[in-house]
Amino acid sequence: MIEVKGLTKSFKDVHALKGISFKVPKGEVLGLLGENGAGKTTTLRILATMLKPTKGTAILSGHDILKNQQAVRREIGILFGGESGLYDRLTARENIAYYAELNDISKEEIKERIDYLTKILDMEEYIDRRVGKFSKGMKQKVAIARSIVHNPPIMLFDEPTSGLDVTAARTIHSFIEECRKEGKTVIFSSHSMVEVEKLCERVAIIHKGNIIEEGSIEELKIKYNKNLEDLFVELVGGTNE
Ligand SMILES: Nc1ncnc2c1ncn2[C@@H]1O[C@H](COP(=O)(O)OP(=O)(O)OP(=O)(O)O)[C@@H](O)[C@H]1O
Repeated sequence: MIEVKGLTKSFKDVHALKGISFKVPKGEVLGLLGENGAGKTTTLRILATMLKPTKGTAILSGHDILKNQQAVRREIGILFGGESGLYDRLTARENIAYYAELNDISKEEIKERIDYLTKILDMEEYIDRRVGKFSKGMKQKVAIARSIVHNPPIMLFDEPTSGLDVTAARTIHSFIEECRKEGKTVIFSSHSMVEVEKLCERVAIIHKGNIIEEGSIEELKIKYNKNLEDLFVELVGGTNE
């Protein structure tokens, strides 16, 4: 369960978040939909304890992001788009193990988890090679493995398919689907309606630092009598002055 309570974030005079609140029940995949600069990354970085809010807080699996960062970190897996943040000079295995060690997992457990993840992500061929020369898709798989090595109940995805080709994007989609089947609580940010419709039941639409609409995709389509893309454009359009 994720409970976001009045999160505000200002960077000097830029008001990135203006007091957003929402809940994601256990086992749900919520799509956080918004244009460039709407506040998606800021929201997810705050939930991941990488950034402090100006005001407000969030509770993840009962832990407050302000009071118990270490406990929050153990509960979450993070997969952010763009740079994978892997160490080029380490092998794939070492990259994953390093992250697992930061999460206080025992050596035996790390070995077991990495063997398992190598198998399910089909990385046997390159798990012991340095990641420096890996393709984007290979790096993405290592990043996936790293994000779930500690088997967290909550996953945060920030535009995880940005810059990936169709095949690599599909790997990510199946991974998110897998997380859903396993009953993980997921927030997935995107500006792609197609992705969001494919993967989420419910969406929250964020615009200029406010949540302007929230609900199941089916409910929203009925309410606005439009498809997701058209209702999104209606909601965020016309307020761009
Ligand atoms: N470190 C920072 N310093 C100053 N302003 C920032 C910083 N990080 C984000 N912002 C600003 O906060 C606002 C929200 O940015 P954010 O990255 O959260 O949007 P986003 O919805 O993730 O956009 P995108 O889809 O382009 O990634 C933007 O106006 C952005 O310029």
